[in-house]
Amino acid sequence: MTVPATGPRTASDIAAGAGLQLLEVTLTLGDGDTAVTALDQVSLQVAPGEFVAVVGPSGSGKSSLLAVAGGLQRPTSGTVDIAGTELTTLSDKQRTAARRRHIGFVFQQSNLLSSLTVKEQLLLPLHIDGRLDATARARAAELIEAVGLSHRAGSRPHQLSGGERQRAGLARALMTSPAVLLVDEPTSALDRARSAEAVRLISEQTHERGTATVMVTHDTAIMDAADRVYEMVDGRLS
Ligand SMILES: Nc1ncnc2c1ncn2[C@@H]1O[C@H](COP(=O)(O)OP(=O)(O)OP(=O)(O)O)[C@@H](O)[C@H]1O
Repeated sequence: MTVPATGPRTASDIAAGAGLQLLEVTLTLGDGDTAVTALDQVSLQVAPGEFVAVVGPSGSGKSSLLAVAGGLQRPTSGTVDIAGTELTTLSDKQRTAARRRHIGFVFQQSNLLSSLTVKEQLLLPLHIDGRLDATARARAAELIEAVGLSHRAGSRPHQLSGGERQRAGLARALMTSPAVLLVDEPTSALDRARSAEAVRLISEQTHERGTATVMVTHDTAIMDAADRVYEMVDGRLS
């Protein structure tokens, strides 16, 4: 497989604090009697090229962890550092810009737009930004090939299997060469063999492209593919 235009991240990126760092992050949701500590003093460091899995039951705080790590939600306390940028010090507008630049999300339901082909899904953000050039088209083709969907590049989501939709979602998330890749339960819509395949692909792409990847799941069977595995219970990571 070819190395992408941006290449894997280097030792100097790592020294510069690339990757993802959460330090003593607490997130309280709701207030008064109904307040819930969704994240309780969570610290987590993920280096470029490292694949971390977080396993926990429903309601343990996994989605909250991704929301905070991805700059979608501001923590109540603690810090979130992405590729050397401290998200909690940014304005909402700056945080959105940092998110678009540095973070790739792979959602549980692949969140593909029904009217667009696989290739168009990847190109849309660049089209909106007015940056749709030959380099972008070549990168989209390379990523579609990397996830094994070249023969489906012109297909729309309803023409794809669940596994193919997941792979299209992964390729789309990698389009911006994100420093951090956040993956929510990639296996829920898939059978065992396809789950293992989806996770293997995420692991492979993490190592090849140097993303700092966090995958949350309740499926303990897929943990073997991860470089490190944490357990989340009641908002605490161990
Ligand atoms: N907006 C909210 N207000 C109050 N409590 C909330 C809110 N959103 C989530 N919670 C609570 O925060 C805790 C963590 O929820 P979270 O969605 O992060 O868990 P999860 O591990 O992702 O669960 P699942 O696997 O079911 O998606 C749960 O107790 C949940 O009920």
